Amino acid sequence: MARNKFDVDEELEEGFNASHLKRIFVYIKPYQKPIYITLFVILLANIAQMAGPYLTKIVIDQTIPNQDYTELFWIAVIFILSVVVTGLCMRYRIFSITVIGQDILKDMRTAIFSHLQKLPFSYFDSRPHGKILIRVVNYINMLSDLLSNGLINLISDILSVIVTLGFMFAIDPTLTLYSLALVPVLFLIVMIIKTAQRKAYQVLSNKTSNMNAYIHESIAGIKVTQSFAREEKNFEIFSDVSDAYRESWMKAVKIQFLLWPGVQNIAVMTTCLIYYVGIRGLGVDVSTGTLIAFVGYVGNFWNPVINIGNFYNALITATTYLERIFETLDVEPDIKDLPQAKIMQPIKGNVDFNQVYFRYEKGKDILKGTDFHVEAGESIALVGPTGAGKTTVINLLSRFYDVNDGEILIDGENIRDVTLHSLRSQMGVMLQDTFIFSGTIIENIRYGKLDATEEEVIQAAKIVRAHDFIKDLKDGYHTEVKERGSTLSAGQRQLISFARTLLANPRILILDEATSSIDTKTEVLLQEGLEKLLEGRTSFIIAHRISTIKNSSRIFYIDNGQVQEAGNHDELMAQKGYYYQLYQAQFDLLQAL
Ligand SMILES: Nc1ncnc2c1ncn2[C@@H]1O[C@H](COP(=O)(O)OP(=O)(O)OP(=O)(O)O)[C@@H](O)[C@H]1O
Repeated sequence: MARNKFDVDEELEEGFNASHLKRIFVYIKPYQKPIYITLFVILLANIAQMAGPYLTKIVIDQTIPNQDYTELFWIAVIFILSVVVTGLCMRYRIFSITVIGQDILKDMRTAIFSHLQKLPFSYFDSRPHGKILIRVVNYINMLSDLLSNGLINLISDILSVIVTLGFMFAIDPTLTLYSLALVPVLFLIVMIIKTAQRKAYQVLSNKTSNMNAYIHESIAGIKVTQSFAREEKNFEIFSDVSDAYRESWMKAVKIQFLLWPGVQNIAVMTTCLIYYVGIRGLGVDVSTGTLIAFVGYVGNFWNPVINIGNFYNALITATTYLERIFETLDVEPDIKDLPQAKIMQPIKGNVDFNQVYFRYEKGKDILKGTDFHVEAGESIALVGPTGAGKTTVINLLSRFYDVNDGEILIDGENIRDVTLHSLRSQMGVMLQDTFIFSGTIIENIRYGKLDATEEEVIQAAKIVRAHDFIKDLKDGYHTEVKERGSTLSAGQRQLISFARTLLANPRILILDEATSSIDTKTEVLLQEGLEKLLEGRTSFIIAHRISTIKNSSRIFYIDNGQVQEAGNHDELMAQKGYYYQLYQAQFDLLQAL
């Protein structure tokens, strides 16, 4: 997957096609019943509305010349009734359309959100998160009008056109044909601007996405920005991104608004044509009542036609958002259960990496035939230079990525052959960038084991020595923390996520720089608690501090995509190889301080 940046337009893998429209119906289908009821109400409103011009015609051509006051009274009553029915129906229609539209949008939003939860790390690596966010929030909202008013209005407008035409044909078929004379001109206008409009909206959606990505990145990196006093430069970048958005917006709107005056003019021209035909009598002999009724009907006819034109316009615009939404929904999670995947049995903890090759990007192998065997219950420390591939090893073990070649076995079972859930639910992974969610501390610790009791939470916190600082907080375990834990120190955040990892009672524990921000005194206490807990469990620990890993059963020195040295601390020290040099370097540094 090609990487994308905030100022690079995303290329569409597959453009819009008719099947996208069909797919919208998947979301509409569950709401068939309320839609049919609404349509029936709309039909009722149309018929009631259409009665107006027809009653006017009767009054002018028949009731007034005959001076029939009883008929006039009843026509007035029917007229008032038709207005009341129309009003009530319209009210129902607005309410019901809004509810149906919002329900459909909610379903789409939920579908895209739950799909995103299943996508692998590689999907999130490949684009700015702001560009993902915009699909779930903004693009779905952009469909709001189309799905709430647009779709039902379309059907209602089509019904309205049919009912109006029915009334018109019933009164005078020839005059009706004159009224339709300019419809082809409308189609022509719509067709001409269609392609330009679609392209303009595709550009607009890209520029919106770029701007969103930059805002998202800027907020996430605000502390770095301010500490480097880079606000001005960022402002310049934002101005450029924002200008590009503004330009694309102006262009798209200019094209879109070409349609409206065109349609308005055609409607006026049709009314003129009706008067002209009526006065000149071009092949038709129309009474004054018919002429007045027709002018009313022409209004009733062109309003929905204009709406249909606008719907088409909105549809073209919406397609640019739909193609992005469906593109996201169509991303196949490449890390997923095989059809014949088995349930991973309770893990004992034997781990094998057999000639594992892996790369994040083509042509740049990170692991080049990594090969090792770990016995159940061993604690393994991974050391090596920055960027050597230590995190990559544990990412592969948790199957966040799949190996390109070779295999990884746990208790002799290839991890590709078991279900992700049964595998990951038995592993406790604490990643380098600890993440704290907004909510209370207890909710954060319980994140991976929702049914854990308060006692279990406290027990886990005690083992990692987090209990002492948590109990001193204002509301103890029920203290609210902000997203990313900005009200906590880095060490406190690590202790909370440590407790979260332990609470899940994993069979294999993976700690990536889990104690890097914790003071050495707390770390020593934490190690004591951990040692008991780790008895009989396999663990992988990545740490740069030698004191953290010294007591591991074995230490793997990883470099150049392979395990270069393996053994316990004493063995490796005696070997006087890479690990020895690393130890000496840290020792010398400490001496120098
Ligand atoms: N998501 C990614 N996409 C592309 N390349 C990546 C990705 N993650 C890591 N890399 C690259 O893979 C290599 C190994 O990274 P890894 O994080 O495994 O190193 P590490 O040994 O854990 O380093 P450190 O000690 O700094 O944490 C690095 O060169 C890094 O640039």
